[in-house]
Amino acid sequence: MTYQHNASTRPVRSDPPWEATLASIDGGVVVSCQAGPESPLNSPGILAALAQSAERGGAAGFRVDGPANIAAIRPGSDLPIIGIRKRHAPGSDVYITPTLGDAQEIVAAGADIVALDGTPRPRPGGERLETIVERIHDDLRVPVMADIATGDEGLAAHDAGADLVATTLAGYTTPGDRRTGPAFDVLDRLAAAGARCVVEGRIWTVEDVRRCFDAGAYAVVIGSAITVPEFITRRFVGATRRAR
Ligand SMILES: CC(=O)N[C@H](C=O)[C@@H](O)[C@H](O)[C@H](O)COP(=O)(O)O
Repeated sequence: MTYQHNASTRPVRSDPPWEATLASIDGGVVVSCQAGPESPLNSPGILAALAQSAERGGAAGFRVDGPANIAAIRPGSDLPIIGIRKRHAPGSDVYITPTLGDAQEIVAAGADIVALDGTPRPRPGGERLETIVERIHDDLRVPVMADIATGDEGLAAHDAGADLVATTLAGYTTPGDRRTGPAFDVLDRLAAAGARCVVEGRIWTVEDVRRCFDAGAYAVVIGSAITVPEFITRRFVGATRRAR
């Protein structure tokens, strides 16, 4: 069933103190500085160097996984850090900042924005998205970016009070939802509803970025195409005769 968007359920906050933080990524390229557990780049110092390089290139902010990496990047930059904590909790498929406790840890480490799973999938401990968003606002005093997979999920997260909705999980939660590029369809739906939509996932070209902003994206987040040399190399190698 299609989600019935009902903006009147969205908590009303007049001029929240974090509007300046959100404004600083408005129209910008946020660079995701992450490295998987097996990556040779998986070290706080290396990720901090990647972030500083991205700032020199004009990044509007960073997306960073884990308190140690956030704490390593924080002293070297005043740009906003969108913090996440990837963690597989038993009995739940939710793995991007699954609990309020995870959000508290990444804000304590220096994150300016909390990104979390904004899908309706059951969360560990039975926590609810709208409650976590409310506590992050009231207790931690930072804005929330909800990572979602579909337009319906984005609208529901927006109505639950998320300040930003991001297409991060499009193509990753449903086996049949195979995607090769950015989730422009999700962006179109969320932008039309007046949500601040961040396009994240599979952005590889400047044309992708232009198309996002032409369609009303609030910001874009780019990871692999900037900070994962392994994938960048593989893409070029894939175009050689040797790769055939
Ligand atoms: C699905 C999921 O867990 N995405 C993660 C979210 O933090 C990261 O692994 C991605 O690299 C990030 O979203 C940026 O996307 P891309 O690397 O495609 O530019």
